[in-house]
Amino acid sequence: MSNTGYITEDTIVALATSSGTNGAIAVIRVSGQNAIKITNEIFKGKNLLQQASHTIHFGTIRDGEEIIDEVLVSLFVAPNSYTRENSVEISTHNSKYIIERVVNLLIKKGARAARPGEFTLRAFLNGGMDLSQAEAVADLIASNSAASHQVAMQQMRGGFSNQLKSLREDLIHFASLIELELDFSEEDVEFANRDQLKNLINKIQVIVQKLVQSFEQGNVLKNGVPVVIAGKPNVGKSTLLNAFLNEERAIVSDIAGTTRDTIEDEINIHGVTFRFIDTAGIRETADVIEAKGVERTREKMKQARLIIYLFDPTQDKVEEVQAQLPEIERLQIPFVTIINKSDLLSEAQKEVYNVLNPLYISAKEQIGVEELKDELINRVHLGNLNTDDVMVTNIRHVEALQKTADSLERVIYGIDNPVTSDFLAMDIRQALYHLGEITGSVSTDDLLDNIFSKFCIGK
Ligand SMILES: Nc1nc2c(c(=O)[nH]1)N(C=O)[C@@H](CNc1ccc(C(=O)N[C@@H](CCC(=O)O)C(=O)O)cc1)CN2
Ligand SMILES: Nc1nc2c(ncn2[C@@H]2O[C@H](COP(=O)(O)OP(=O)(O)OP(=O)(O)O)[C@@H](O)[C@H]2O)c(=O)[nH]1
Repeated sequence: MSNTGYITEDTIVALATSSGTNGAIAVIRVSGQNAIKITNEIFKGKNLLQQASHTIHFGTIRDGEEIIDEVLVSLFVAPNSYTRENSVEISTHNSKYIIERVVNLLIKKGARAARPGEFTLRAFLNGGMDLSQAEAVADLIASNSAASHQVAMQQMRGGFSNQLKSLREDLIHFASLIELELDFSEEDVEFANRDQLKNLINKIQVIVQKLVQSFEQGNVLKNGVPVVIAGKPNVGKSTLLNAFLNEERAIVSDIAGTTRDTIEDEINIHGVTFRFIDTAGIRETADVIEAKGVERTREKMKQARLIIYLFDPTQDKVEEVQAQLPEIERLQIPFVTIINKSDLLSEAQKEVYNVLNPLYISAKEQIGVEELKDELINRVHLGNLNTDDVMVTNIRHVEALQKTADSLERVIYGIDNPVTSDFLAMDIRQALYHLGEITGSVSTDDLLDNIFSKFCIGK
């Protein structure tokens, strides 16, 4: 429960901008007690130790007499910085050589290389933000659609934390009243009004449940809607995927430190990311009716929130399509029935398939693809995103919320049954503990390591 593993007296340095070759300017970030002092030792210009916070200064970085670069230095004096520590940003010309020289100079003068996420970790440890806000910073960097951007921004701005904070405060109030009763246990007094406590807990339960329920949608918004394109060999699955991808390739970031491990094919439809689950396994055993392939296919498909099921009318007559439907229905995942290769059908031939109520498309000729996209959006029931709605997007947070709910349930049970105050107090403390896990008022080094090691260096 301590953060003793972290030495925050160190002054840390890292390149904050992308290390690629593009871009004219690079920003080197320095943070810690001695950030300004150390920078001042290699900077020739105004004396940085005498300048006000949030000022910018022109000068040169020197190694002895040698000029390494002409730079701009931005000053942030503690506690008025991102990390809440003294911070400096040195804007150099974007040359690998210059960056290396400047960083090495700073290290020679006493700074050390920052670990991934260490600047944001410090912002958290120094009270600049809570843990869920710090996690949102990583989500924001990884965001690649209007929806994922919006939920991350909302969480970074503290919407989620604010709700929890006031809940915790109310609960703490009751916990202390009940603990007070323990001191007077001889006298059989009740400082904590049980009806009021029950009311409060019911109120909290409603909010906690709403947050838990928001995860399904929040997760989809953050990570994209998992979709499988399925169907027999040669129905046109790859062609359809390409038709999607060619048009609206999602902005896919593979910046190290984003929370995502693998990048899959993604498309952005009306601001929502659809993530196509790799169906390589399904392709091999494409016929879901085929007994051998069914289990594997099912496993793979279970990850999907939506299945786009393609039929090829030149392969399958309407009866054959109908015969396949029960197997898909058995998966209990919403699916869209698609008759592909409609360019090969006459109007009369099409009509035969109307009983299936399908969407007719031609992946190859890009006919009906827009309508399919609209259908996908309708099917995932995202509704209109409300910026004010707090949304949980993090599995760690849902788990903590569920544990909170369990503890609160025990408190209610304790009020309604002859349970002594000390047990009641314990369950309330337990609920407080789990709420605290989310905001980081309760945290372990392992948890922090786990969260921040996924960030990029320089963040
Ligand atoms: N150059 C640069 N750009 C950046 C950051 C940064 O640290 N440096 N950020 C982060 O990585 C983000 C912005 N976040 C920041 C948050 C607070 C403060 C800051 O100086 N806060 C002071 C002063 C506030 C004020 O003047 O109103 C404070 O809160 O006291 C700076 C950046 C995105 N862009
Ligand atoms: N006429 C026509 N041909 C199409 C259409 N869509 C796909 N095809 C053709 O159908 C063949 C198979 O398409 P693919 O996209 O490779 O089919 P698939 O389902 O991915 O096939 P597998 O990877 O073997 O499972 C190709 O020759 C495509 O050009 C379409 O809408 N109209």
